[in-house]
Amino acid sequence: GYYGEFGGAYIPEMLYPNIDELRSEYLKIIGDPAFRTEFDQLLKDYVGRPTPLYEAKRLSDKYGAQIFLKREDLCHTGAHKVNNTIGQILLAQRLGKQKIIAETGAGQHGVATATVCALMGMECIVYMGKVDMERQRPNVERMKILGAKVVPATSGSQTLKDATNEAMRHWINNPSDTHYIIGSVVGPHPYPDMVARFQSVISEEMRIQLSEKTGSPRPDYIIACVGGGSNAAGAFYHYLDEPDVKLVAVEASGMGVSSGKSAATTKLGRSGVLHGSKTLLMQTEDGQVVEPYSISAGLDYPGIGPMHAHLFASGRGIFLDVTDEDAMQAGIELSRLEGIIPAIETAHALAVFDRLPLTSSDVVVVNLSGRGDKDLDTYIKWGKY
Ligand SMILES: CC/C=C(/N=C/c1c(COP(=O)(O)O)cnc(C)c1O)C(=O)O
Repeated sequence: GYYGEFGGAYIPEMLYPNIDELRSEYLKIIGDPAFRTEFDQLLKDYVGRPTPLYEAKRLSDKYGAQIFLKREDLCHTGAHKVNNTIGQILLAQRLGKQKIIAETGAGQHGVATATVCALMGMECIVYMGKVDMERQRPNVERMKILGAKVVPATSGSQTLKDATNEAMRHWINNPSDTHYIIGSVVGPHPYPDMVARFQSVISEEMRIQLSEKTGSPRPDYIIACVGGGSNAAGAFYHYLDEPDVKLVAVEASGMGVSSGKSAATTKLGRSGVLHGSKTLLMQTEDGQVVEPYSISAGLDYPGIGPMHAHLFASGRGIFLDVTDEDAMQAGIELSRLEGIIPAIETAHALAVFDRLPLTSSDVVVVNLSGRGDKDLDTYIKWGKY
């Protein structure tokens, strides 16, 4: 379970039985034809896949390239997160688990988890930082309407990292009947690989759609925002070994990389262990986690998935970072040019076109990870529109 020097499973001994069971079972379960049939059927009939690959003509005209948007915002629940929660709830059933826990920051993963728990009639507890509960209020209420219990995480910065800590603590105390649905390509092996595999349906569809629309399955650039990195992992997955396809990962620099209020992990972080995985994380001299900051809850995370730490360290990925201000401007620009209000996380990926050497023949795919409904309060507070 390694990506170069990154990955692995650095976990408390009490979690070992659960992680060991997952590690030894997950590939068998995911590879079982009956699992595949049920997974594909739910993605089609319940999530609404395949999601469109939409050619954004006015955005393309503005930036002088052929820009396509992979519409994960049109998945049921409004973001890519449900691709992963469908996979993990089917897996949890096959492991005989009755209860589900999850962490959430933007609330999209929390809603996606509450959704599949309602679908399957399973108990659902979601841990969410108190700060995030305020800035993603609509998703808190959606989780409750869907029947989940939302537990405020009040430790640390009361954001995603703290929700993850508290969900892990719950799991340690309830190992046998509970499955922890981690919402990104983070955590101990096999989670980063498992989540990437579930999200890889994104690039599986992209290959087919690009062939139909451009005559080639390969774009010149794929751009995706990165919090833990699951939407990027899904968009990059079937192109990792195609060096002609440039993989652009966009992190949140918040108030600026050197402002002290940032979440640009590949710039500010260094190697360490976070949430059970060896990766890059923002830490003090003595290895304590540095509080991150981003206007977007889903990117407000001091770490990054080990896959992306490796893409960064190996030079395979192009890692850019975008401030709050530039992200918000890009969100408004997409709304005005294409009539799509994106999630603020997604808006970060839409703010880098003029930082790439694009030519008119370049084919660019932006992974539109989520819709902006959950962020209306933040757009309103920001107000520059
Ligand atoms: C799992 C914690 C992250 C959450 N969301 C992250 C997120 C992200 C960043 O997460 P990754 O794709 O895993 O990097 C991008 N786009 C949208 C719409 C998001 O909601 C959440 O709780 O909903």
